[in-house]
Amino acid sequence: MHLELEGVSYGVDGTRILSDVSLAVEPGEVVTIIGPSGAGKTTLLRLASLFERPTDGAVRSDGTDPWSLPRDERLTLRRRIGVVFQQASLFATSVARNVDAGRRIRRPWSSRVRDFAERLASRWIHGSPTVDDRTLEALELVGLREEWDRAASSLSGGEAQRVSFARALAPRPDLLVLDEPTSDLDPRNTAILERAIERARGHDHGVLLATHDMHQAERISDRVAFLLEGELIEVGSPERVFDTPRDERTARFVRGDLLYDENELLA
Ligand SMILES: Nc1ncnc2c1ncn2[C@@H]1O[C@H](COP(=O)(O)OP(=O)(O)OP(=O)(O)O)[C@@H](O)[C@H]1O
Repeated sequence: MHLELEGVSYGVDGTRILSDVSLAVEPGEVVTIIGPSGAGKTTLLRLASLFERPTDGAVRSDGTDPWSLPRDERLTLRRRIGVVFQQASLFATSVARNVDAGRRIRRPWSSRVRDFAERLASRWIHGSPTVDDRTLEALELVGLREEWDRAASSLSGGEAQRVSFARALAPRPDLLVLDEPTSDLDPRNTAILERAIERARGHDHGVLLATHDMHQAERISDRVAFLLEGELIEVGSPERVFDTPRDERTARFVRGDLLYDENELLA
């Protein structure tokens, strides 16, 4: 899927959160949004994953404006996007059922009913729950294959975050949208998720993510976009943006200088 934001602005109750943002994500490309807290990163991701409609400008998915389509066609497009937002919200069931949920939602009702019947039958025959290969494969990618039968409520914060990631990966979406996917993870688990992102990219999925971790942005991105107060200040390769930023505000952000003092930044 080729996703493009074209001159997108977004406001709530008269307050502008994003102004004239243009950004594209190609298949097989990792684009990372960096910027101080409150810059509008999550809002941008919500627009890219078709949860919010731009106030101005357009979002295009393979050239089509999803907001010009009937609701079910837009939902079909949205299902091609795997989303992980900051708070991992898992259902009170097993790890595997949580990962399955990401795939079930993308299938018609008839197939979901058949699935349910098969699961019941299998439980009756084998006397224990079963799990399918696609679910195990997604769990393997986040290093939780062995935990498939555990109750999601017993997971640590970091494990829950990895299960959310597996849930987004399991349907093999065309585009992954990730909001600080490794914020609760230790270095080892961060590496596991970064490898999974790398694999998704290798399968020609586009990845759009927001992170506060500059080293991560440097490691995994094809392009980095610096967002400040709802405006995209510059976009380029990580080397370009981090080593030779074109805008003084980017340079100051990258150096870690007084990022949160708006007057200082805008002076
Ligand atoms: N629904 C809303 N109503 C009013 N203001 C909102 C709404 N959503 C976001 N905002 C405001 O818009 C600004 C951008 O928020 P957003 O969550 O997109 O920033 P962010 O860059 O993701 O921040 P962080 O890095 O802290 O997660 C903030 O000032 C926020 O308070």
